[in-house]
Amino acid sequence: MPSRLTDAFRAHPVHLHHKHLLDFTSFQELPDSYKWTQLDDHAHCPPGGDSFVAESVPVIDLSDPNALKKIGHACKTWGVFQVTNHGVPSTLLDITEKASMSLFSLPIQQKLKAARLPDGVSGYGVARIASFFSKLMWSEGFTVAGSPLEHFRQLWPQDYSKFCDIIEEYQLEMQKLAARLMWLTLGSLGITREDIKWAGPKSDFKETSAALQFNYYPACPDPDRAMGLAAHTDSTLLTILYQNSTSGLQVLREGTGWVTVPPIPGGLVINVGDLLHILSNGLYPSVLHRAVVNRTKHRLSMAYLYGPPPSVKISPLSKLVGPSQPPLYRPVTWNEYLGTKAKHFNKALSSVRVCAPLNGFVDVNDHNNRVKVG
Ligand SMILES: O=C(O)CCC(=O)C(=O)O
Ligand SMILES: [Fe+2]
Repeated sequence: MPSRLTDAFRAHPVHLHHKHLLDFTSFQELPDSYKWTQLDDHAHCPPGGDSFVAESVPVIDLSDPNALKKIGHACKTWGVFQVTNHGVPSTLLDITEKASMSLFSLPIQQKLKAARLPDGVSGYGVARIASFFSKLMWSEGFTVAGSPLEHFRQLWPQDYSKFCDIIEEYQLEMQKLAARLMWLTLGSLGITREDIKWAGPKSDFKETSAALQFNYYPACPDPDRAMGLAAHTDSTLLTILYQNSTSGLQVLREGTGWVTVPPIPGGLVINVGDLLHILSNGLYPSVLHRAVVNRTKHRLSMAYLYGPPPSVKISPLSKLVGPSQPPLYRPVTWNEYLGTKAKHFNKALSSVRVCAPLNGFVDVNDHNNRVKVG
C-alpha cells in the first residue's frame, strides 16, 4: 500500500547520491566531509564532549496516578520526557532492536536494494535533513511508512515475512501507546474527547498516520567532531523513541544547553513534535534534539513518528485560544506541514505562524538562530 505521507516529499525530493552511504567500518580516521564545526550546525554548537548538567529529563511512570499532571509539566517545561511502565512488552522492544540490527548489518550492496527513492518516504538512506547541511552525518537510516513488505523482500528474500511480522506487531503496540499518550497530554491541557472529533468514534486515534524511523550510528573514530543526526524538531504530534543502551540523544534546554537523555532499561522517550506545538497554541513547545556518536560503541534508535489522519487540519484548539491568547498558527494538514518542513527545515514552524506571541515566548527554532548554546 503506498504511504499516504508520500505526497509531501514529491515537491521536495532529496537527491543524495549513494556514495554518501559509506561503509563506516572502513575508516580509521574521520574524513573531512564528516567534520562538523560551529558554522556547519544550525544550532551553532558542534557535538563536543559531554558537559555536566545537573538537570535531567523527567522520567514518568505511567502507572503513577499523577502521570497526567507530570506529563503536562514535562511538556510545558521540557518538550520531552521518558516513560516507564508503558505496557509495551520488553521482549518486543528487544526483538525489534535485533531485527533492525540485522538490517543495518547487511552488506551495503544489499541495503541499497531497498534504497529510498529521492521523492519517497520508505526505505534505506541518509537522514532526509541531510540536504540542509554541507557536512555528512555519521549515521544511516531506514524508514517504514505503511508496510515494509516490498523492501524487506529485497533485503531478505528468504525470511522477510518473519521481519514483517515483527514490524507489524511493533507498529500496533506503538499505535496503542501513542493514543494513550495523546489523551494524557491533551487531558493535561483540559481537552476532552468531545474536543477532538478526529480521534474517531471510539476516541482511539485509529485513523492517524505514522512512520517508523530506524537510525544506526556506527562507532566513530572522532566523535567530538562528528554529528550523528543534526539538531531538529520532529514534524509529528509526538514521537516515541526507543534507544539502545548507548547514550547519544541530546535535547536543548533553554538557558542550559544540550542535555543528554540517558537510556533507561525498558524506557521510552517521548518528544513533543511541531504539530502538538501548533495544537497547543505553543503551550507545549516542540523539543530541539540531536544525536551525537560514540568512539567505541554503536548506537541504535527506533522512532515512531506519530501524526494525525491525512485530511485533518491541525490548528490551535479553540479551548486554548481567546481574546488574550489569539491563535498563533494557521491550520495545516500533516502532509502540508511535511512539505513546509522539507522546504524550510527548522524555520517551518515560524513559516506557519500567523501572529507574534503575546507572552514573549518564541519558537525554539527562531531562538536557536540567535543564541549560542552548549
Ligand atoms: O537517534 C536518536 O536518538 C534521535 C532520532 C531522531 O531524532 C529521529 O529519528 O527523528
Ligand atoms: Fe527526531
